[in-house]
Amino acid sequence: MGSLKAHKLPVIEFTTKNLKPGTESWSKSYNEVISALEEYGCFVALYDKITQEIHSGVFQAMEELFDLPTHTKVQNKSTKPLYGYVGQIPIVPLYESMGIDNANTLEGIQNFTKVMWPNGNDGFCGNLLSYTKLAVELDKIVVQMVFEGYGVGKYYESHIDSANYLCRVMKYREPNINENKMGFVAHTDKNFMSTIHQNQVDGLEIKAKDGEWFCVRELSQSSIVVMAGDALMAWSNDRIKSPHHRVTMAEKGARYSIAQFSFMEKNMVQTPQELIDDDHPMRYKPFDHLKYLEFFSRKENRSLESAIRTYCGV
Ligand SMILES: O=C(O)CCC(=O)C(=O)O
Ligand SMILES: [Fe+2]
Repeated sequence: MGSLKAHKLPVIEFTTKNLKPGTESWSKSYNEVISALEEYGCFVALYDKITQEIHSGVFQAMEELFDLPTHTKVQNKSTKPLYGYVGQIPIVPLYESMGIDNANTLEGIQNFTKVMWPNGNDGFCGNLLSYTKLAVELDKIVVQMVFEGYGVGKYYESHIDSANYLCRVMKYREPNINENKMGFVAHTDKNFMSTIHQNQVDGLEIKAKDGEWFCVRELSQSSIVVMAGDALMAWSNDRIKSPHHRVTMAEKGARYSIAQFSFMEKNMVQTPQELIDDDHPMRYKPFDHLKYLEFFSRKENRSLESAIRTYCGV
């Protein structure tokens, strides 16, 4: 009987030791990052700056937030497509989430907090911000490694200058007996890169290249799953594929997770010339990232096999 490969996401350490651009350990890390992204579209980063205190603080803040009445939570709205409250949806009854634009800045968090707690909530702001700032920091390090690893580091600054971060805080309640365990449907992320951090309840599942689904386990309090979105897939000219993933609630207790998604809001997303050659002909036209999100947000485009290929594939 043929045995299936047991999949496990690569774990890559990000500590003060290996984070100096130009050093040998930096280039060793970017090679690991690129091979993990090319193999799975994601990996587990062990980021030692996420301490036990930061980890507990962020999930304590999220419990307080989700305990607010629904009529308050639905006030989380945005002019940008898919940036606001999501919940009470019959096909994903376990799932509820809110979007916080610019959550890695005090102003972004305060704008959101004012809507949820008109008299303010400094504890919530502080707890969330200590996590979101670090996750964005990690996102930028990984993006720099990807750019340098592909030999196009010269585009990194303008890329980062164009980036905006949407944070989504999520709660998946435990299913009742006999209720379906599906927490969130299979999808690819529409942004450039995502960072995902969870409480102690596992549930994130990834589809490997061979079609097998596997659950991401053994995450520590300093673990962040770093995942490629459709925009990175297009930018890399399909070297990196945005992985299909979903959430299944097979464990006891509620799962809380916090994700940050980077969107290129100033410049068009464009594959560097250096990544286009005879072996890798151009596969995607340059595109406006928020317009792509708007395209995906329309009902008729929600179930496309690959929204990004339909939108700007060559
Ligand atoms: O909760 C998670 O771990 C994943 C959430 C997710 O895939 C998303 O929000 O795009
Ligand atoms: Fe996702």
